[in-house]
Amino acid sequence: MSLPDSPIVIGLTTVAALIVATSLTMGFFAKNQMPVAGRNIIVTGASQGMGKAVAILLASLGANVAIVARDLTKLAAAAAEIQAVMDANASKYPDQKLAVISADLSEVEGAQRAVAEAEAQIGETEILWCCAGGANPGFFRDYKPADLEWSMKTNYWSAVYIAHNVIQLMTSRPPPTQKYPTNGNHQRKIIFTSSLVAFCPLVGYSSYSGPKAALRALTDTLRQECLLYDIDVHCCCPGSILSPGLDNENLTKPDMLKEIEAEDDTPQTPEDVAKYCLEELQRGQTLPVSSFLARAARSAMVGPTPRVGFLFETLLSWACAIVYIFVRRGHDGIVLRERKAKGLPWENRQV
Ligand SMILES: NC(=O)C1=CN([C@@H]2O[C@H](COP(=O)(O)OP(=O)(O)OC[C@H]3O[C@@H](n4cnc5c(N)ncnc54)[C@H](OP(=O)(O)O)[C@@H]3O)[C@@H](O)[C@H]2O)C=CC1
Ligand SMILES: CCCCCCCCCCCCCCCC(=O)[C@@H](N)CO
Repeated sequence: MSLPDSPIVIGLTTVAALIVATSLTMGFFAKNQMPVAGRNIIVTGASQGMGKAVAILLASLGANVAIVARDLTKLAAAAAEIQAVMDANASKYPDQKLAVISADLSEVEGAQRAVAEAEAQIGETEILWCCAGGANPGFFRDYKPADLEWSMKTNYWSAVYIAHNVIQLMTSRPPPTQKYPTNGNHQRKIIFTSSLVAFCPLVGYSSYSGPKAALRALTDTLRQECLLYDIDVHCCCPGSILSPGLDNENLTKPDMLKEIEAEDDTPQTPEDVAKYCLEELQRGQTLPVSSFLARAARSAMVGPTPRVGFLFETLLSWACAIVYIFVRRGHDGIVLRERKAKGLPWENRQV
């Protein structure tokens, strides 16, 4: 019996290959794909919430950071916190730089000026992490066109204009040297911030789910195109974040949406979201999440997007296909209960 024909050898080889493939995709042997010490990083929406937590985390790890938002007072307060972290680091990272930039990123000019000012102060951009965004929950029929436009500008254009500018600049410069020899490639990154909403329908987020899903779709396309330039593209998709933005949106949030969101009994601090998203980025995850719920929702929606941990993510997606039958019934039930209680709009003359 020749070797390749032996069922035992074939069996053992298959098992060994599966273990190696799983280990590789689980990231057991993977290098850190996002070292940040000494890197120049622009963080948008960094005056509060997740963006501020991201900027503080990156500063604590030795990055040069440019923070961007509109309101100068909030920016100054965030800058003081980040500077304190950099001062505490001074012996380890003596040359750390911080730039503070006020710009409206939903305008092309604001986005371009923000990048120019950031680069003048901290150097050529190596990583752009877009966190600026926000939700104005409500009902589609009740929004004014301007409300829908606000969400598109705040969530989509505020990320797309600046990413476009940064990619044009990155690709007009010589390819990066291997400044970080342990890291192989992965020198430059664009990171968007979407939401669990991009994976799962949630009544009340009709103005928000579109732009957030658009960012996620853009990430898939841009990730592929940016293979040309050796730039990595990612999109973070966290669940609820205990931020000033969440407090604010809760003021106008429909009760039905509050009820559904209460199922996520683990809303996270901005610090935890920043930490877990960075860990996923370091493993090379294209759509980083920060909680198990968001991970489950991602697994069910991921399609052709590359995933680290192929085996587990795929098994999880099968489980979710079943779980979703009940989750969707539950959520639709909450909406139908409201309809039963209030009647159709023309019956109670709401229009
Ligand atoms: N909070 C949550 O439950 C969740 C949030 N997300 C997403 O995560 C990101 C962070 O959320 P969160 O921590 O709640 O953020 P916050 O709403 O608390 O803060 C938003 C930040 O973005 C800035 N920003 C908003 N619009 C612009 C603009 N046009 N130009 C420049 N800066 C702008 C704000 O500053 P200023 O207003 O001064 O410009 C602020 O710094 C957002 O993209 C959000 O959609 C995802 C999942 C859940
Ligand atoms: C099998 C998978 C089941 C999934 C069930 C989902 C249950 C609901 C959880 C809702 C979490 C809210 C997400 C982000 C909200 C957001 O982005 C805004 N707050 C932005 O500010």
